Amino acid sequence: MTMDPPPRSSSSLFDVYLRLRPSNVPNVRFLTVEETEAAHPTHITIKPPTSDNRKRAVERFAFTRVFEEDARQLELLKGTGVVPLIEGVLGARGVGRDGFLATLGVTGSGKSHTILGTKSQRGLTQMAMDILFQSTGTQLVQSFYGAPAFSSLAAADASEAHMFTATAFLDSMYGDNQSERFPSRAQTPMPDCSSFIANGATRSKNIPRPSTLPQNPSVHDIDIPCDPDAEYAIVISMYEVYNDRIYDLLTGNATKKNTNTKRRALLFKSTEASPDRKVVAGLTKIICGSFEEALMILETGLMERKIAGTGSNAVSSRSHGFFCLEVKKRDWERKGPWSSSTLTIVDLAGSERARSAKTAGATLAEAGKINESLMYLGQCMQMQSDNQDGSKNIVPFRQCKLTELLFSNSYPSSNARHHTHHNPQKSIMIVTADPQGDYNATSQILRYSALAREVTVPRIPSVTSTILAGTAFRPTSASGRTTPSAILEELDAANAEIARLSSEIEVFALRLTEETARRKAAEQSWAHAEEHMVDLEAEIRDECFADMEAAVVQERRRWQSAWDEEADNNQAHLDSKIDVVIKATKAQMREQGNVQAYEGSEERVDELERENEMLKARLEALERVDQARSASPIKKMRVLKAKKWTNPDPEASVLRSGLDSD
Ligand SMILES: Nc1ncnc2c1ncn2[C@@H]1O[C@H](COP(=O)(O)OP(=O)(O)OP(=O)(O)O)[C@@H](O)[C@H]1O
Repeated sequence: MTMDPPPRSSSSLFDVYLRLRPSNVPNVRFLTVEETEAAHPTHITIKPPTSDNRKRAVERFAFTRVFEEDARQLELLKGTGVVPLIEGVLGARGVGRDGFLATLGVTGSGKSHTILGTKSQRGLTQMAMDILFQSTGTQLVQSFYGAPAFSSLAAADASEAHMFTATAFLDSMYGDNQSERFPSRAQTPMPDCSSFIANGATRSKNIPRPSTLPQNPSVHDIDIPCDPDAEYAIVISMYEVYNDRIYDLLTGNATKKNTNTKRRALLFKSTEASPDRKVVAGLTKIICGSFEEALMILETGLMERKIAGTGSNAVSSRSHGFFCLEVKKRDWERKGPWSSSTLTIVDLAGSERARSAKTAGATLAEAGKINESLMYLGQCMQMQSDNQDGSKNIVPFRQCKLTELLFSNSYPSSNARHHTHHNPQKSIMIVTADPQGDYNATSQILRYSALAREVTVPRIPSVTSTILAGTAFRPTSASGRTTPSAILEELDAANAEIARLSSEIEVFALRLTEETARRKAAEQSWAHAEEHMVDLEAEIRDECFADMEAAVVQERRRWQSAWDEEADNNQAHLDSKIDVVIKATKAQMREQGNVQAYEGSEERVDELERENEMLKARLEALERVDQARSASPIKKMRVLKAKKWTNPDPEASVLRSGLDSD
């Protein structure tokens, strides 16, 4: 039986390694590493640890390499291709290439141990950082604020990042010139670090001290060549995917007393400066000038990462942690544009079965989201490994943030117009497993992560031969009829057939179980997609409503201004008509010659006012006369009587007397 790990095809994204962890529970071991003539083992078999004899299917898996329980951290660094990954990022010969390193496994299987190490042992992250700083050495730019490279680095960043130097960031977070504690280049403070400033009471308590962090294993013997004509800058950023949202891990929350402040989720998107590649936009990025600075930044970010205890593992990672070591490079002399390659190291949250993890409430919801994202990751990886035989299945990586972050930049951008050259990313996945842990959870992870898989059922020894082996009975042939030996042969053949069929049934049963699990996963993802669609629909409705409202307001404004304009036009039209009428009337009057035409309206106004004044004066005079007459009733009576007597037409008489008094 041969089942070699398939060579890494161009469509394959990952080299997949398996690391076994030493067990501290004396359970039955269900996993066996196959012995090999080659330098390193590559195959394992797993067998269900059950007393039920009907379940005998053995699954065999192939990996790029298997590391057994006694493998040390340094062996893992050197044996998994992390060093070539760093070499690619440094780009000694031209353009660098992005590198990706992740750990995957059941909760408690040793992912964080591998990636981040322990109190006494460094993990792959610290070792990779040490190698990066050691290799760039004197070619590293100065990292203080105001250093010549700072503004060009900040300007060249395509991810709308908030960029700071490690000295300024650490001093504002922890105070007391923390950066002076270790070799650094300058302590020029940066003006705008106020958002990181911690509450004084908590400052010194949380200070990570590089000297207390593990120094082993040492990587001083690993020397990676750099581009001799380049100057380098190392920029660190950290984020986590928690409940399918991306959160910055360098916001300064690690030292703030009140850590309940609502965190702002970041977007994974194309930006103006990066139209062909999606980036996590708006991250805090720190330019580090030394390994010690980088260690302090890493510890600060880790403090921020959400950790919650669960039944499965006392300090279980409840989020997928991303640590990005960005290596920026430009021509030393010409100081041309910066190019950038990133080594992304991911500590995936552990898959677990909620029942066994004794989780509850929010933690149970977290576990649901973690399992869901890992299920999608499994689907993508499976599709990826199915594609190795040349099929062109579409990898469904847009189902959740985790797979989007891991896969979307591995495929050519659909935005061909802006496509710029990027070397394909090189990726390493380290699967961790406890050979005496949870069989079901481990086998599930191995099934979708292994490079190749085979299922066999060991043959049952023939029942009759077993029985007959212990007897002295020998069949004889006396008559021409069926002899006992012929019957026994037939029986043997029948038993062999039964054994073959039951093996097949078992393999089919296993496949059925897997297919059922896949169907359930697909149904779950369908339901999730439906929910997502409902949310999307609501969002689109809201957006449409807002757009509609804005359009109505705009239309109303437009209508109002049209209305006003129309009214103005009408008024102007009316005015011009009146002018025409006035002019026509004046002309007519001039022709008739009986009315004096006034050319200027002011003259006319003056004349009317004068006439008005004159009439007013006449009216006042009449009133005075009237008052004087009414003041003497006797005189009035006499006048009236006289008038009555002398003039039979009293009205004409009153009028004449009024005019006479004028
Ligand atoms: N190879 C190993 N050698 C010795 N101890 C190990 C090894 N792998 C893991 N351990 C120990 O097992 C415990 C759990 O490991 P770790 O926290 O790395 O698990 P994990 O897979 O990251 O879990 P989770 O997903 O819940 O975060 C730790 O105490 C760790 O030190």
